[in-house]
Amino acid sequence: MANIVQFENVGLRYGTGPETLSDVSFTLEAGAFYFLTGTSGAGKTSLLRLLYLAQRPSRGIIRLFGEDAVTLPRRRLPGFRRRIGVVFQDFRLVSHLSAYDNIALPLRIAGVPEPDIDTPVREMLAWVGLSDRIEARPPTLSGGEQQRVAIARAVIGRPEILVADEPTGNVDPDMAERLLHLFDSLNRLGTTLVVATHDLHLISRISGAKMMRLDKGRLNDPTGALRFPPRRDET
Ligand SMILES: Nc1ncnc2c1ncn2[C@@H]1O[C@H](COP(=O)(O)OP(=O)(O)OP(=O)(O)O)[C@@H](O)[C@H]1O
Repeated sequence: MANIVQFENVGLRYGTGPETLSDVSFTLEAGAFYFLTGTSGAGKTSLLRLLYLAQRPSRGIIRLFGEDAVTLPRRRLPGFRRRIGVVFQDFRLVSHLSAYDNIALPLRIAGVPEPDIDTPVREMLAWVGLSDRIEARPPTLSGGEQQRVAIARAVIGRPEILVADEPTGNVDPDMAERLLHLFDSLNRLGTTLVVATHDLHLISRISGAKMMRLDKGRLNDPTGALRFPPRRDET
């Protein structure tokens, strides 16, 4: 399968401080499932922000979908970002909008006509098990329910890559299992998954997933295995 993401000697420095990420090089294969681990402050969120184009690197090469993402003209950013769904660590739901309207938001922003929005939003709500909470606003939802709205919002535009930052950080083990099941089912449909987590149990539950470990801003990849991850059916 083709490489969907390529980082080459990427460095990231905030302001005049030391480098947060140094010489980060890896490739991600389309359709694979990756976990990103590392201690707190190792740079996981920073790496994900580079990946979903919220941040430009200080140096190095980033190629996304076969194109140079670092020099991408500003006008092309929205089109690229639509191909990447993001589940943020803190959900970032719009608190005055219902679950339904939060999930519909990406389609509305993309200019999808209103009659074409209802069916996919209801399908998403059913998929994440929230059909009975359509009108609920985020502050009235539990952490796990908010997380599921955030996942539905991230995937409703059928992104090629789904990035999730500590998606199980605020939920109990049963909910973590359920969220993982959603990610796994998406991956089986062909979406490339990149999930940052501290949860080693979670990692062990996805057979064939690849692990990337950050240590003080450097990617620990002594075997080079990340460059050639086996396909799911080879593991
Ligand atoms: N916007 C910023 N400005 C300055 N420094 C930052 C910024 N964002 C992150 N950092 C610093 O970069 C380092 C890595 O942070 P990052 O959030 O990427 O780590 P992390 O591995 O995701 O941590 P955690 O597991 O605690 O979420 C930290 O030292 C952090 O203080």
